[in-house]
Amino acid sequence: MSSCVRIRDLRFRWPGATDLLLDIPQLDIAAGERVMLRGPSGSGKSTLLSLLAGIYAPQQGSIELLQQNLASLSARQRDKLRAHDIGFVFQQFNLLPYLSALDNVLLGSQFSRQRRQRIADSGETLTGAAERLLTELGIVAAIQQQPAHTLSVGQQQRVAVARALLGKPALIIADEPTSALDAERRDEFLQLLFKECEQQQTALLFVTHDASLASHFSRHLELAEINNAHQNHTGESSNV
Ligand SMILES: Nc1ncnc2c1ncn2[C@@H]1O[C@H](COP(=O)(O)OP(=O)(O)OP(=O)(O)O)[C@@H](O)[C@H]1O
Repeated sequence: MSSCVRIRDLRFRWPGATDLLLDIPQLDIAAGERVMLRGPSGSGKSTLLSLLAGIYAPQQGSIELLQQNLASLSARQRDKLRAHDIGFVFQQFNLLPYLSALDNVLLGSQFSRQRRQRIADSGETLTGAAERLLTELGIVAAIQQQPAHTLSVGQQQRVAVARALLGKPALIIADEPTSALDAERRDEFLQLLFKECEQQQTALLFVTHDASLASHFSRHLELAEINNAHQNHTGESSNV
């Protein structure tokens, strides 16, 4: 199976910090794989995601996304790769409150010609693809037209997922997107997210504090187990 993410000998410290935050000899995510990454608060999960997205650069080591070494790309090329091939779903869904749910999803493809091209290649229109994703995620037509700020948290979360998925990026990075949901709605949401990722062969890197989610994933990583950097917090291991 082809590689989506390949990290080798990554070392990162924040400017001014004395200690390394991350020292990761190896991390691979294959195309279409579903990986959960867990670690305590402050252990460096969000930092790792920012490195993967090419927002920061490690002091040592290599990060490849779709066989492209981020360090060998210009800032502009990294921005493009991110826009084309990574969809983000954050804890705060970053929807524009007065735009409709549908327009929020369409925004996801505005900055990427490749995403628009992939939709065209699959024989759909941009709006048609956005409407289909929203419908599959349980956002019916009437709600698709409502401004995002009038939607429930669970609905906003699904809109954020549709926006991330539109145009078939290779990787979805999800950072604690289920923290506001109760267990039942969380499981239902995960099943929808998995189904959509599987349909379009999108890999998923899902960051959470919640060890009980591990059984849903094809692979479960503890940051402390892949990170050799000395950590001050306890980094208690998973109890699953
Ligand atoms: N922009 C920054 N500049 C300097 N230090 C930072 C910056 N962002 C994060 N850090 C530090 O890096 C460490 C890891 O932070 P990070 O946000 O990656 O952890 P996390 O595992 O995602 O935590 P949480 O689960 O609480 O979101 C923390 O000690 C934090 O203070």
